Formats: sequence, structure tokens, C-alpha cells
Amino acid sequence: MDPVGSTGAGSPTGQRGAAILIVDDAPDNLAALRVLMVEQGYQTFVANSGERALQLARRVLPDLILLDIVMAGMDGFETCRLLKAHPVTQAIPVIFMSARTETEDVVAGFDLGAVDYIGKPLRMAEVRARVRTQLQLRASSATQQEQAERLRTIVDHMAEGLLIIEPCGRIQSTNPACDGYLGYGPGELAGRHIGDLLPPEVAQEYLDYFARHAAQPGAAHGHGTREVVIRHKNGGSVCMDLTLTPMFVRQPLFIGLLHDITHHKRSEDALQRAAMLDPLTKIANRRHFDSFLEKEWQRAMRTSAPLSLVVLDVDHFKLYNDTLGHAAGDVCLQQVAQALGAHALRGTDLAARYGGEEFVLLFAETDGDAALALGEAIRAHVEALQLPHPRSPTSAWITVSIGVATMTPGPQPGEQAGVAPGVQALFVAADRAMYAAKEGGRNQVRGICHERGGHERSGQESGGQGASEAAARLAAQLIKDAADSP
Ligand SMILES: Nc1nc2c(ncn2[C@@H]2O[C@H](COP(=O)(O)OP(=O)(O)OP(=O)(O)O)[C@@H](O)[C@H]2O)c(=O)[nH]1
Repeated sequence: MDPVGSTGAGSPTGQRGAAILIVDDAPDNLAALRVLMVEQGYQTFVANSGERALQLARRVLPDLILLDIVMAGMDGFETCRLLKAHPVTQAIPVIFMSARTETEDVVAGFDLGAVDYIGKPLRMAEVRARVRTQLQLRASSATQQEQAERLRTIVDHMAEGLLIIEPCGRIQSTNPACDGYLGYGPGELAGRHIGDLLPPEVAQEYLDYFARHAAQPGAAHGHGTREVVIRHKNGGSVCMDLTLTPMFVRQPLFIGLLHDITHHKRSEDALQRAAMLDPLTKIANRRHFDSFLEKEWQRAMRTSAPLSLVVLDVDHFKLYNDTLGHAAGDVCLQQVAQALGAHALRGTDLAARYGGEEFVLLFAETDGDAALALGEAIRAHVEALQLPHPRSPTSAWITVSIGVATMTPGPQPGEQAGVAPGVQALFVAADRAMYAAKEGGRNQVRGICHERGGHERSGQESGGQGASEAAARLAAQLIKDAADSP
């Protein structure tokens, strides 16, 4: 049968252009229904048998089928059964029309998958209303389906990982990005607990938040975004931003959005590390050393443990540069730095390049004798490198002059924020000891020790000639002043 075109008149149903297939073997009914549908602005197809209806339905995929039950040959029930059995036509809504209005007929019609059942003789206004209602229902369910499909596509392709979490912490579902970030296959995370992924204290925090939300759903708001370390399936960790938002659909649920920040974190860490290092020698720089010393000083104030500072200066380094060139000087500084690094072994030791050819080392919980021994070991180590220094008046090799200062800082009310005066005094003392080592002939260690309880020593030396008494006294005085200052 050919389609009967729409009249082009506006349709009151809002479904103008919908395609209707009318199936009836009574020509009068067919004609009357066709006129009615065309009047509504529907594109209309007609068939006078079940067989013809099946062919047409598969070809034109109508939006709705009006189907007579009692027909010669294949009846309406059988036609409907075959329509519903075929994947192409099974979703098309069918409205039965029949003079058989016994309950069992109507029930049989619905059981076959019909959406409505209209008794004959037909009342056209009723047919019009029922067709319109079904078309509207179909349109809105198509819209919902489309929206769901669109949403599914977005969720499946978004770069953020998505988890839907139940208030008990059980993961209901995840998207492919989430599975990928955490190393799981599709659906593998569903049914697991957030405690399998998060550190115990973080998982507990979220569970507490879920419980608060359950107690007062109205007052709940998003948990915001926080950085979390999540366990990867392979046992490793991934650093991610997790944003949690409550959602109420029949039951309270939580949507977790994961944003991968591993790369960002790595470069942040690398930048942070780079900011702490001296670019030439790759040991700590002055800034890092100062803040490290400040922290160790505060700690030593609490523990009353001695703190030792070693200041080291390469001897006749200008001459070395002038003789062998600046590039050779750079290499020499790198080798000296490497040697120093070998002596800063504990977590509370730190070797740093303080500027030019000057290096410093901090030894926490190290008394004067131990620090002097360390200074001497460092001096001997550099000398043993046997880096040729052809024009040095001191030695055939590169040598260093070392000053060592030790203090035992105690709790002092004046020392709070900023650089503690005691820290400055420690530096001045070590510097002066180092200059004393230079004056004493270089390639030697000088030490000044001021330990709490009046135990004060200065002018110790090793590796060279006698100490500069004046410098040592001056340094000791400085330390004393600093220690006595409020
Ligand atoms: N190659 C190189 N030289 C540097 C660097 N930083 C500082 N210097 C040089 O180190 C030299 C330090 O010289 P001085 O301070 O006069 O001391 P010195 O020659 O070591 O003499 P004494 O300390 O008295 O033994 C200067 O020539 C600086 O140019 C660097 O990064 N690379």
C-alpha cells in the first residue's frame, strides 16, 4: 500500500509527520482511519492483511501500528507476535482494534506486547486521543533513551575517571578511564570497597562523610577536591585529584571524579628538587642548606644535642682557574662536592655548596670531637683525590681549608621566627675557624667548640700548624654573646 501524505496542516499533537501504519481488512474502517490520521498530519500507511503489514512495517518502520485483530488469513494477534519477534519491528508500539472486548482478549493483546486496546465500533475521537498519547509517550521515551546514550558516550570517553560509590563505600560502577588509571579491566572494580583503593585514614574520612550525608541528606554538599594517593592494581600508587559529589537517585550515591595528576606531581617534585640543588655540583644549594640548618637548630634546641657546622674553602682556587682554565675549575668543584657528599651519610647530615669554591656541611647530634674528626676525614679525602694543582704554594694537589664549629643550643626565649642569632654565631665561628686554617697554612682543619654547661673549647686543629689564637678567641666570644643574648 502506498503512504497517504500528510495534509500539511498543523498537528495538534505535536507529532506532525509521525508515520502510522493502519492494518484492517475492512475497507470502510481502513478508509475512515486513514482520513482521520491524515487530518492529524500523520504520514499514513495502510495494509489490509497481516502479511502485508509485516512487509510494510519492516520497510517503513512506522512510529505506531493500529492493528485489527480479526482478519482473514493471519490475524492481528499472530501479526503482533511476529512484529515483536523481529528485532527491527519489536519496538514499534502496537494498538489493537477489535470488536472482541472480552477481558481475556484484551489481556491476550497486552500479553503480546501491545500498548493499548481499542474496542470496535471505533469512536474516532477516542482513536485520535489514544494515538496521540502513544506517540507522545514514544517521543519522550526516545528522548530519554537518546539522553541516556549521549550520557553513556560522554562517560565512556571522558578523560576523568568516574566512580559511583554507595554510602557503605562499595563501588557500584566505574568508567573506562577510571579502570585504565587504576589498572583494572571493565567491571572489575564494581563491588569492591573504597578501602581497597585508598589509605585507611582517607577511606575512613570518606566513610564518615557518607555517614554525615546519610544523617542529613539535605544539608550535605560536595566533599570538594583533594589530592589522594590511590593503590594501582599492580601494587603501585597513582596520585590523583578526587572530587566527590553526592547524588540522590532513589538511594543516596556519591560520584567520584578522578583527575590524574601524576605527571603534574612528578614535574612539581622535579622542580622542587631542582630548586634545592646547586646546578654545577648537584649537591644542596645555599637556600636549602639555610632552611635545613634552621630546622636542625630548632630541633637541637628541643633535644639539647650538639650541632656541628663545617665550612670548607678550596685553597688557591683562583690560581687553579688561572692555570687550568675555568672549565677545569668547574670539574674540580664537582669532584670536591662529590667527596663531601660521601661524608654526609645520616638523614640529619647535609653537604651544600654555599657559593663559589666554598662548601658547608651540617652534622646534627655531633659533638666537637666527632665534628673535628669528620673535618679531618674530609680534608684527607680531598687531598687523596690528588687533583693536580700545578702552581699551588701549598701542595701539588688540590687541598682545602676547613673550619669546624660546634654548639649545643638550648631553649632560648629570644629565638623564634627568622634566623636565630645562635645560627649566625655558629656560622661566624666556623667561618673564623676556616680563616684560621687558611692563616695557619691551609690544608688543615680548625675547630671551635662551645657546648652548653660552660664547656668551651677553641683553637683545636688538625692537619696543619697551630691555630690563630686571636681568631679562635674572637669566635668563642661571639658564640658566648649569642648564647647569652635573650
Ligand atoms: N671554575 C669556577 N671557579 C669559580 C666558581 N665560583 C667561584 N670561582 C672562583 O673561585 C676563586 C676564588 O678565589 P679567591 O676567593 O680569591 O680564593 P682562592 O684563590 O681560593 O684563595 P684562598 O681561598 O685564599 O686559598 C675565584 O677566582 C672565583 O672566580 C665556579 O663556579 N667555577
